[in-house]
Amino acid sequence: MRFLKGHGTGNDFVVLPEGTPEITPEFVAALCDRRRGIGGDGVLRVARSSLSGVDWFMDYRNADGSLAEMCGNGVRVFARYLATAGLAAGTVPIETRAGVVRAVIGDETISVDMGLPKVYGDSSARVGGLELPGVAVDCGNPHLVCALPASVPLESLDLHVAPGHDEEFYPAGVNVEFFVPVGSGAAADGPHVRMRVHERGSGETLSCGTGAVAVAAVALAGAGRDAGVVTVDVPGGRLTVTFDGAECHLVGPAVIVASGELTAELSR
Ligand SMILES: N[C@H](CCC[C@H](N)C(=O)O)C(=O)O
Repeated sequence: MRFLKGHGTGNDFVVLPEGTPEITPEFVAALCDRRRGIGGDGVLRVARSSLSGVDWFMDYRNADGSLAEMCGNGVRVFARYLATAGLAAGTVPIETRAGVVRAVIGDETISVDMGLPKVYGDSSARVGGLELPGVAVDCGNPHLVCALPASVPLESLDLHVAPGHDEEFYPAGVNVEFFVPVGSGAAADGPHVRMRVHERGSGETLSCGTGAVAVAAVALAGAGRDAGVVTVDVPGGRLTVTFDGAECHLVGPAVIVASGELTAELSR
């Protein structure tokens, strides 16, 4: 079975090209295992969409094999694969479990209209004995965004363990982001922030696209704005999230770094 490997700001994925049959959670977990498998934060299976006017469906799975509705870095890597395989160019609609998004494929970066994130309540995360207040944000998948107080350095958080969260409020689990301002936190066209993330189903990752959108929405509201450009620095690089009132676009790099063949050992 053929596979490719790609990443967007260090959020890495195993790509299974079109024609790959349905996959099981166990197979996904074996693929994502960083010692026994290929290694990845998730798997992107390229499937055909049944929607009119849409050719492709992104079958995204977290590293533990669980399903997630949307993956912002993943959909850029998915679009980059389509472009390198000669299956798409320019703007391509992609069906996801959270709806259809449009990716605009550039040489260096890819821009995706993510739909407007929805803030839907308050909750909190527990990390290393701290209870940190956060904001619930729906990006097609669930997020909890915590603005860290100045007394808690971003690097001090131990994210090897999943932050505690309100399991009644988040019955399907949650991606938890922690962010701080960069410098004054305000650039001319909008906030500049730095974040870390613990992802549902994958653990701490170097980047999370939907997480960056969720953090950007909270940072923009905190700046008293409903439109602007939010610069989000993640451990794996830099993402930009633009809001124009009606739309939200996630912009960032996406590269395919390798391709190969799985042996029978892993394809079991
Ligand atoms: N890394 C992905 C997020 C995956 C979200 C997944 N962990 C979930 O369960 O929702 C991104 O770039 O948006």
